Amino acid sequence: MSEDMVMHFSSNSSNQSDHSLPDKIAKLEARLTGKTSASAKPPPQQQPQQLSVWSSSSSAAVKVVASAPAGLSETSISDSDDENTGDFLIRANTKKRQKVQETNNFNVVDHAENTVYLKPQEAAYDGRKNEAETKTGLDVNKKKQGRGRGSSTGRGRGSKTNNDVTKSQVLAAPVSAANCQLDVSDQKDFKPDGQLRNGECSIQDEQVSSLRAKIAALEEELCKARQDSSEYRNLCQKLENEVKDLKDQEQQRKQKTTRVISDLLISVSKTERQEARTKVKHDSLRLGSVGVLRTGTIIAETWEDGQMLKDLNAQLRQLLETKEAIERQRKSLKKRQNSDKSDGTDTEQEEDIIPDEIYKSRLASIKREEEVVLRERERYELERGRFIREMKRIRDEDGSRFNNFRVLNCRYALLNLLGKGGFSEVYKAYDLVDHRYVACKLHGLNAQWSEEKKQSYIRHALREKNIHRNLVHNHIVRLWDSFEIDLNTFCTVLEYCSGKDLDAVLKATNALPEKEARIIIVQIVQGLVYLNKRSQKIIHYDLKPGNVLFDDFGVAKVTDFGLSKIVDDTVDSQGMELTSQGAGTYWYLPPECFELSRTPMISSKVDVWSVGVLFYQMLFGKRPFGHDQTQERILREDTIIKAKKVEFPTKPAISNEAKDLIRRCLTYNQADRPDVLTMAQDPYLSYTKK
Ligand SMILES: Nc1ncnc2c1ncn2[C@@H]1O[C@H](COP(=O)(O)OP(=O)(O)OP(=O)(O)O)[C@@H](O)[C@H]1O
Repeated sequence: MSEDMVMHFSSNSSNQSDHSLPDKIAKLEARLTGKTSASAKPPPQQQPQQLSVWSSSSSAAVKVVASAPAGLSETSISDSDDENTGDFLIRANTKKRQKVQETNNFNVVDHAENTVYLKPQEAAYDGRKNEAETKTGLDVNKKKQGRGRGSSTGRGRGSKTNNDVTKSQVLAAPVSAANCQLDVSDQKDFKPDGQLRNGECSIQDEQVSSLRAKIAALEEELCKARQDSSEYRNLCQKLENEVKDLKDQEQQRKQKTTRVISDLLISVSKTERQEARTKVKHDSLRLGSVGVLRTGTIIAETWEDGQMLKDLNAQLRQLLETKEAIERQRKSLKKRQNSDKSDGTDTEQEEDIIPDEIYKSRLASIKREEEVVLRERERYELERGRFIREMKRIRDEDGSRFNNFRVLNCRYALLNLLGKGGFSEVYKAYDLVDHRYVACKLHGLNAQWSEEKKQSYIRHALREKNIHRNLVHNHIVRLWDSFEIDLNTFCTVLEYCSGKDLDAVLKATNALPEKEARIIIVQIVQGLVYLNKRSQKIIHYDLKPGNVLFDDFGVAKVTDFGLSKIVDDTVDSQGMELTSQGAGTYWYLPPECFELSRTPMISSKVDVWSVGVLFYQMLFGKRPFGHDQTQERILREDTIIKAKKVEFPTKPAISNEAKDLIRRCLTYNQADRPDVLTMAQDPYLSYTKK
């Protein structure tokens, strides 16, 4: 700003001048030429003394302003420029010139040049410094006073604000510069005394008035800027308050929304629970119920068949009785025909043929009816399976300590129980942050367990979590989150799969058409390929129908990494040691897992075997080895160790390609069995073979 002002200093001297300025100039001219104007007052006596104080300063104008009493505005500065001021300025400059000529011209020039380019603050300080230097030898009190007035703090007189300080500083620099420049030009272009004074005076007046105008404009700008800034500050404050209010409102809205969503979900879940129980109650008449059988002190649960089965069995009995009666009739007819033949009275052949045809036709229709009833009974059995599963779920839900719609981790609103596994309960839940359904798997440690067993379970569960959380694939159930609930329970949050699991599907339909079974296997294999293409390969080790879930759209996803093994980089083609032998579901594990003579070596080929069993079960509605056997019997009878060759039922008919794939997967010898990546290249799985 100071540079700017200096630039304008010499060029802009006429605009916005003081109204009394022409008048003053006229007076000054009159005085300089000796014609004292009638209205002009003689200079006061003390002025020369004052001038002697200020004249040596290169910033006389600064003194005028800076020493103005605190609180004086621009108007006060103007007021101080009375009629005497012109005279005072002339004298001051004259004195100054004399002083400069007496002393070193170069000093002044240097000073002027330096001052011109100083910042306002520096200029103000410079002005004060020069003043102080010049005043050396003068009255100490005066010197102090001068400095006090010039000081930006304005402590001497009342409280001058910082703004005032700035004003003084802004004013100081250009004026100092102006004076200095004037001094320099004075020395360079020396002119006859009267002419010089006259010219100087008018130039200075013009400069002063121009400067004043500039100052006034600047102050006005400053004032406006201050006003603007305070308005902006107020506006900012207002906006900040508004933002805060909005945030608060948003927070409240969120809380309210969350509450409303939770309430709605809870009421829907309650209704679902109610409906589920009513349906079970209703169906139990038709499908059966669990009764209690007491034998001495032992109480055992027994299954009591429902009315539907009783009716179907009654129908079958009825049909059987009718069939037997007809058979009896037919027999007696035949007997009579034979005795007639032996008597030689076999004359009415036609009469005997017709009743026999009637009996035969009736028997055929009874057979059809029987088939219908048998199909009904099969349906009943599947329905009963679902019903028992649902009854068990309801019972588990009623017995669960998490059945009271808790919100876990301030985020997951537990709804209804989906099912209970060996050591865990899985709840359908709603994620109140990401707004989606999830499955919360609650892993509980049994208080009765030994410390060792608890530790082992925790290790196992943590391993599962660590393996699972990094898996991101369309055919692998996502693990979103995990956290501790209390000392004995923790939760893993899984992608919610709204469809049934494959176990439930197979229980409901027994066998699947090859087309459907094929696409499910393809998806499982894709998930396995992902596990085997990672830098850390993973063996799932527990592939079974219960661990294949379906989402809304029927996409199959592999879950449950509780028994999974991470394959070490150092593991060769022989595979890695199986350290947790005995775990897993035996129908789905290959022969090498039952090796007792040495520690089994396993690889991804374990999962390939399981894929073969799964595919077989989907196609034929039963497992290839030990289908009707219990886990314990499979172990006892070495069922899988003896599973050297797979046999296919004649029905349903399936393609040779499907059979070939199953045979390859169920290759007894581990070394000859393909691994996951090799199996995945089978043309049947990549749909390159129809
Ligand atoms: N992500 C999920 N989405 C929907 N349902 C699920 C999910 N995970 C598990 N379930 C259901 O919850 C029930 C219990 O599952 P869980 O995995 O605990 O038991 P499991 O596999 O039957 O037993 P275990 O793990 O002891 O072998 C099953 O019926 C399963 O279908």
